[in-house]
Amino acid sequence: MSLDELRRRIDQLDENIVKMLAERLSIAESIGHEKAAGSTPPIDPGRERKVLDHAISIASAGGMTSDEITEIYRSVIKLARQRQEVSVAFQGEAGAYSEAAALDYFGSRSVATACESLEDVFKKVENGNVQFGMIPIENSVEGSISRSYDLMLESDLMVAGEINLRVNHCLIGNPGSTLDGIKRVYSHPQALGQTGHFLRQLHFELIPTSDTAGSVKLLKEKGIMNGAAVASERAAAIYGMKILARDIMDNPNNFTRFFALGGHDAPPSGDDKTSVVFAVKHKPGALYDFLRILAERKINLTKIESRPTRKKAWEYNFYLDFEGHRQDEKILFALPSLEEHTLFFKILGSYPKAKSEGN
Ligand SMILES: O=C(O)C(=O)C[C@]1(C(=O)O)C=C[C@@H](O)C=C1
Repeated sequence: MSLDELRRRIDQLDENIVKMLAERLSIAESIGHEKAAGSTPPIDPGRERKVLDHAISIASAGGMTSDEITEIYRSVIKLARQRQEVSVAFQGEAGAYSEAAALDYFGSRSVATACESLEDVFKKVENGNVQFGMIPIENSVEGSISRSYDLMLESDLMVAGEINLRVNHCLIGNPGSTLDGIKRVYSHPQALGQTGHFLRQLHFELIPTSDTAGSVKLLKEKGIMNGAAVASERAAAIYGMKILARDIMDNPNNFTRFFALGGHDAPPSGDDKTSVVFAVKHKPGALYDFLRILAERKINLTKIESRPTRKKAWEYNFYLDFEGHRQDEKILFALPSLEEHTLFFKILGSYPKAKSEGN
């Protein structure tokens, strides 16, 4: 076949592919309406796994690799998710990193509601005002967000998903301001911490606030010309502000991990994690005994974190993430023995592992 003929063939195929993709997306939209009517969670990782496996099995017969079809289907499913409207609450103002995480995870069609505090995010989901809450859990440079952990302990909400987001901080000021004229910098303490080197070099006075994008909004509303905020490029665009410096993080590999919280956790997807919180008896080897069960059963621990119980001084709760779903046989059989070694034990949820270290 000549080049022209081959290209004509591609054009014909594309016509069919596009028509079929459009039809597939519109079916996903109808499924979204059905789910909303029945209060079913929009994202179904188990079904997504089956869809992908099905596509892989057909593709290999047609001479396509599993990697090739997986790349295409990840995009198709992501777009299908975006056709299904989800309501999600986040802490901060429009332009916050949590909002970006929510839109990335649930799709740009989802309705993201800004909340003043993390407590409000929990309340909105608990009261049924929104389907999900997107909360930051830990940052790869500054560590855990302790308030999120403390709130999860008290709440009945469950972890239904996780997403890692690359954090690219900018220094943002009012239009007309210059870097030389900046005296004070406003932002969330985590963001000030992640850009400490840059900020100290320029001898700015640091003003901690409750969120990054809210600081940009404050500068705008008050017309502050000698102040700047550490926030995302998106926050600068939303409020029509000027970027004075880009990529000001101490460590360019700056990621934040977020949890999507809902009324229940996610069904098994085949590649999951489980988060639990527990306390052990005050006796030698108590934590070791607990961890030994995981080691013996070859359950891979991905994170451990301790927080004061705040009931008694120097007593701690442990937060643990491990690979596997609580319904997977290996985990299901380990749970009673794990629980036996604790004073209290709570499953925060099982959810599909984030697809990447950060987007
Ligand atoms: O089957 C569904 O429940 C759908 O919503 C469709 C679909 C898909 O595109 O295949 C999209 C999102 C869900 O997470 C699972 C699958």
